[in-house]
This record gives sequence, C-alpha cells and structure tokens, in this order.
Amino acid sequence: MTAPLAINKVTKTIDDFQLHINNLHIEEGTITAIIGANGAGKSTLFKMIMNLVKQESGSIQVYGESVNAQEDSWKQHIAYQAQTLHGYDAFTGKMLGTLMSDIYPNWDEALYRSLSQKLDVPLNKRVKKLSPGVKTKLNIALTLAKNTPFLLLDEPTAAMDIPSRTYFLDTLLQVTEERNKTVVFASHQADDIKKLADYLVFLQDGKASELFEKDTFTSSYRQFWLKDEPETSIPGEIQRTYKKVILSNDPDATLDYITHNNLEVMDEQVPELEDIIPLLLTKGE
Ligand SMILES: Nc1ncnc2c1ncn2[C@@H]1O[C@H](COP(=O)(O)OP(=O)(O)OP(=O)(O)O)[C@@H](O)[C@H]1O
Repeated sequence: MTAPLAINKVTKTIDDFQLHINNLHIEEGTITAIIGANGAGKSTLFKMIMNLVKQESGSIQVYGESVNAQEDSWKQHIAYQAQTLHGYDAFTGKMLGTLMSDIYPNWDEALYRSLSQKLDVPLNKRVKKLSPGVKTKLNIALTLAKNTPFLLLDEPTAAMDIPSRTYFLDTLLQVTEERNKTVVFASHQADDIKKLADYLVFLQDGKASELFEKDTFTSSYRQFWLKDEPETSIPGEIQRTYKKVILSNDPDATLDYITHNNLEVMDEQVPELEDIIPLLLTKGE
C-alpha cells in the first residue's frame, strides 16, 4: 500500500527563514503530531503538502502522486484544515455543506450535522457573522465530514472552548479508528498531542526531526529526584527544578554519574510529555 505521505529532502526559503525536511514517511492509519513553536514552519510545511506553496527542492508525494504534478486527483483523498477559514464569508454552513458534498464523493452529511450540532455551530448563519471560535468549529465539521482517508489539520483546536475541544478530540479519535484514517496535525498543545498522537515530529528552527513513536520518545527521558543538590551539571541533564529534580535526556549517563558520585536517588520516573515539549519548543535548545 502506498504511504499517504512521503517527503524527501525538501527545502524552502522565505526571506531569512529556511525549512528542511530530510525524510518524512507517514504510514496509513497513524496519527502524527508536527510539533513546533510559533514560526517554526508548521503551516509552511502543510501548505507545501497541499501545493499552495512550492518547495525549492525535493519531493512531496501524497498516496504516491507528486503534489507538484499537473494531475491533482490526490486532493480528493486529503482534507486540509487551514488555521483560518478563508473566502467563505458570504456562505452559510448549510451552503458550504452542499458545496463540499459535490466535491468530495464520500461526504458524510450525517457526521456534518451531528458535529455542527454538538459543537453549537449554527448552519443557517453566514460565515462572516460567526465568532473566530465558531468559525474554527465549522472548519473542523467541514474537514471531518469530507470523509477522506487522510486528514491534514493545522492547529485544529486553536481558539476552541474546552467542551468543544474535548468533543472534537474524542470524535476525531473515534472516526480515525473506525474508518482507519491517517491524520497529520500541527500543534503545540501538549494535551492534544498526548491524547491523539501515535508519532511525533519536532520542527525546530526550520529543521524537522526524525519520526518518534510517542511512548518510546518519552521513555528516552528520565526524571531523577535527588536527596541533595548536585554541585555541578550532570551528564544528560537538560533541566533542574527545585534544585534537586534533574530531567535527563540520557538516563544511562545520568545514572552512571549518580552511582559514581554516591548521590542518593529519592525517586525516578519517566516524565510526562508536557514536561518535555516546552524544552524542545524553546528556540536553539
Ligand atoms: N507569507 C509569508 N510572508 C513572509 N514570511 C512568511 C510567510 N509565511 C510564513 N513566513 C515565515 O515563515 C516562517 C514559518 O512560518 P509558519 O507560519 O510556517 O510557522 P508556524 O510554525 O505555522 O507558526 P504558528 O505556530 O505561529 O502558526 C516564519 O518565520 C514566518 O515569518
């Protein structure tokens, strides 16, 4: 089966910003979070995948088809949710549903109606009259109802209230599992990433990391609660809190040092994803 997304050696320069994606292959039926701080290049990457922005070099394929080719039937297999809903101000949600049902052969009207109802989106109001948060929710209902095998979501829960966010995340997980969908979403919300993602990719200063399996990634870090504050920096140490709690990205090296220096460990734990993500989002870390 052809991979939903295959990116090889892609580069893009915008003024003094450079984006490099060496190798990113997304397997069918997986959920991948693209994690990066503001300005890290997440939206630019998504726009390149949708051929809205052209890369300078390298290749991007969706289900084996180059996104830069003239033939663009691959677009029917992917639902892209941009950060904002542009160009639809004069339409109502109902009109947009009718429009999308003509374009997307598997349009799921029942899902569109139930999502809109649960998320409190009035389908009879014109888009320009909706608040930013309600526009985001309409955008989400439209994206999921396209019922494509591949979903590309750019910060889907930004500006959403908590009940809607919870409902959306649960529905996305359910739909993804029941219909074996592939999801790639951009986020810097640790909660969303923890709940949704199977795999993680970090974008830092325009460079994409390799693809990490989420649990393998968190278990490569360790938090050590020491009895006394160490005098010097410890091998593997990337953060020290309350003077005695050491977060390490090299637990073996840290433990080796602790043992050789007779430091007493009060407790040792695999950290939560939300403890690690902020450190990785900091520029130049
Ligand atoms: N249309 C544009 N004109 C000029 N610079 C741009 C444009 N679009 C993006 N950039 C620059 O490209 C870089 C990456 O921006 P991008 O929007 O892809 O980041 P992002 O990770 O999606 O950020 P955010 O989390 O704030 O949405 C930034 O330095 C930004 O200033």
